[in-house]
Amino acid sequence: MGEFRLSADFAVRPGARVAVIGPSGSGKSTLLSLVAGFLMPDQGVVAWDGRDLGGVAPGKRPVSILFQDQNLFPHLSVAQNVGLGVRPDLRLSAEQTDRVSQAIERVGLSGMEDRRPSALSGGQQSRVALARVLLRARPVLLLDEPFGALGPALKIEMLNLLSEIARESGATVLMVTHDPEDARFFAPETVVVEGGVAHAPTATGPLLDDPPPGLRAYLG
Ligand SMILES: Nc1ncnc2c1ncn2[C@@H]1O[C@H](COP(=O)(O)OP(=O)(O)OP(=O)(O)O)[C@@H](O)[C@H]1O
Repeated sequence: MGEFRLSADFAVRPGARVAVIGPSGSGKSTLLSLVAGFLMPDQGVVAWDGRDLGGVAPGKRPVSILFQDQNLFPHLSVAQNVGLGVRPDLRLSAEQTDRVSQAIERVGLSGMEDRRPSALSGGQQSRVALARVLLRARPVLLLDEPFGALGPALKIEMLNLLSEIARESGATVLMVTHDPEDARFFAPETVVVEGGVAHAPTATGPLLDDPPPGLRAYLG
């Protein structure tokens, strides 16, 4: 079995919104896993705010993660799933319970607090996941094809909501996507992962208008 290697040497500005694009198997999820701490680099460091995160466990990193499956717990209500963003044991104070309600209202799910995820549409489930991310309030938000299962109109709606939440919280966002239009819509900058390299972020519009050969082949 061949060994997969990925190299990366770049910095992202705090508050930046960055798309991560590249062919299947190129290492996009690997890049996110390195930032999240699920994988450790063989060489070099992953740093945030000047601090090497090498010794910091995933749960203690300044990072929230949203995957396509949204990580919702089927046996918990909307309010409980969102509450996990505040306290994993769900022992919430009155003030914390208020914050959960506010986050649910912010993503447009008021009145659905007691429903289970299975009683929600795909878009509504995405909203629950976003509300939880909102409450976690970590400075870095990693998204791996978060809205890949949604139709085009719904996806734009969720990207808009994500943009607003990122702007309000000042979060730095890295979003893996297979859809170049997502990158154009959401992210002023894009990281291309290709040929074993995660390239430094460049301006999304010009990149997609005139892609380098490796990316051109992928975009078709
Ligand atoms: N657990 C693993 N063990 C061994 N190899 C792995 C493992 N996970 C991923 N890989 C390999 O690492 C490489 C990069 O995978 P990665 O998931 O980062 O790609 P990706 O760009 O996110 O792909 P996709 O767009 O298909 O999700 C691939 O060649 C993959 O086969």
